[in-house]
Amino acid sequence: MTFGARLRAAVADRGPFCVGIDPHAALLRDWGYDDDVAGLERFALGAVEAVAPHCSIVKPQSAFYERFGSRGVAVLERVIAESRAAGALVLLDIKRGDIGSTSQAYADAYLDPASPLASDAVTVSPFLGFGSLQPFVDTALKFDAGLFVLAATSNKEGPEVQEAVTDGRSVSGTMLDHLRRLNADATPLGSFGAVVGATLEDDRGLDLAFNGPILAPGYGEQGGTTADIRRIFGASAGNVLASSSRGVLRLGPDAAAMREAVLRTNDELRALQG
Ligand SMILES: O=C(O)c1cc(=O)[nH]c(=O)n1[C@@H]1O[C@H](COP(=O)(O)O)[C@@H](O)[C@H]1O
Repeated sequence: MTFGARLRAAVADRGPFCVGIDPHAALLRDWGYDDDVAGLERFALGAVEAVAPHCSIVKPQSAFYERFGSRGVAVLERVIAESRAAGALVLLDIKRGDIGSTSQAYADAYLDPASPLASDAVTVSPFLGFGSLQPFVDTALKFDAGLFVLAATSNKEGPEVQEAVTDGRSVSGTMLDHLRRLNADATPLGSFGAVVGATLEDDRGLDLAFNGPILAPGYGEQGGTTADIRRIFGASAGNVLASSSRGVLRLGPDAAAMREAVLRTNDELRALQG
C-alpha cells in the first residue's frame, strides 16, 4: 500500500493532527529531567506513549536526537519503532537535500526498510533543485514511502528564497508543480507532499490542488490555528496535516493532558475534512 493510501486511511481513522516529538532542552527541564541521554529517552518515549496511540502520524525532528550523538540516534530509532507499534505513521523530520549521489545515501538511511531509522516518510529540502531529490523519489516509490518537500515554510525568512520568481513562477509554485506531476495518477492520494506553514498570511496564490498531502507546521506554538488552516488552504484543507510540537509537549509529562489535547485537536481539525 502506498504512503498516500496509508496516510488517507490513518487520517480517516484518527484525524489529521501531526504531533512533533521534539525534545527541546528547555522542555526536558520543564518535565523535571536532566538534559542528557537518560532525560532524552524518558521524555521522547513518554511523549510517544502518550500521543502515538491517538495520532495518525507523528513527526520526530532528528536534530533534537542527533545533538546527543549515537546514543541520541539510538533513542530516535526507538521513537520510530514505538510510534509504529502504537499504530502511528512516522514522518521523520530531517530536511535533507544534497547532490543526487548523496541524496541516495540519505534515502537509503531513512526510507529503506533495512535501515534502523527507516520511516514512513521524510521531509526534504529542494533548494539544490528539485531534480537533486530524484533518488529520494525513486526510493520512496520502491518502498511505498512518502516525501514532504519544503515549499512555503512557516518561518518569516522563507520568502526571500521561496517567493523568488523564475520564468514567471515562484520557487514555491515550481515545487508544487513537480509534486503535481509525481502525484498525477495516484489514488486516493499521492505520496509526495508539500510543507506549507500554518502561519502564512494567505495562500500566496499557490495552486494547492496537487493531489498530495500538505504538512502545515507552525500550528500552535508559532501561532497557527484551525481558522488559519481553513483560511490558507481553503478547498485543499482536507489534505492538510496540521503539525504542532511544543504546543502539545508543553502539557507533559502529564500524559492525560497530552492525550486530551491530541483528541480535542483531531476533533477540531476533522471538521475541515469535508
Ligand atoms: O518541516 C517541518 O516540519 C517544519 C517546516 C516549517 O516550515 N516550519 C517548522 O516549524 N517545521 C518544523 O515543525 C516543528 C515546529 O515545532 P513547534 O513550533 O514547536 O510546533 C519543528 O520540528 C520544525 O523544525
